[in-house]
Amino acid sequence: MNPKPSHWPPHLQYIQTSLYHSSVSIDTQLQIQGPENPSFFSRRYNINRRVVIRPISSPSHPACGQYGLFAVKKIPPKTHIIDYIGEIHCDDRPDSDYDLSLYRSQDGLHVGIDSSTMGNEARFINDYRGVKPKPNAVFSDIRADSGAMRMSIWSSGGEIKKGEEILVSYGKAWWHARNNLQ
Ligand SMILES: C[S@@+](CC[C@H](N)C(=O)[O-])C[C@H]1O[C@@H](n2cnc3c(N)ncnc32)[C@H](O)[C@@H]1O
Repeated sequence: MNPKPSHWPPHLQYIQTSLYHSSVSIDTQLQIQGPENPSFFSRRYNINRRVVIRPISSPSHPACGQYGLFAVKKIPPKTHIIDYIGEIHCDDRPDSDYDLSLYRSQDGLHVGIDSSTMGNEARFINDYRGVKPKPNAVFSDIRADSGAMRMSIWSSGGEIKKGEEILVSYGKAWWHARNNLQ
């Protein structure tokens, strides 16, 4: 069995590559993989040595009692930290707090990456609101050199210090949707 990152919760599946849900057609899979990469599944990620999952116990942290992702060592500005992987799907996941949009086609097809039940360390990245004045990392949806679509997380313009929590902005729309569900 593959080793899991420390503090990985036992009820979640730790995966090293994104998996396709049955709602993703073969045509869409090819669009996501890119024309020259028939082996999307072969891109495997090892445990990420730049970051560590830690339980959050500070009562002033809005995600106290949950987990967060922290830098193990200094991360320079504008540096790739980790790719966000999970279940790639085309069905609606309105109740998932772990669902990112990967791709939207002109004819309305929506492809997401959901890590609510399976994923890697990136699923533990919290939003900066209530923690720090601004995020120190950003999401970036790019096509890798292989042609495959990826959702990556990069450090922003400043260095992330050893021990600092990695924090992104989920965006106003994410918080708006979540607050409207409550
Ligand atoms: C993608 S998960 C982040 C990882 C999560 N803390 C965990 O342990 O699984 C998103 C969830 O984390 C929590 N969260 C993240 N950032 C937050 C913030 N700034 N304020 C309050 N809750 C936050 C919310 O419960 C949200 O639904």
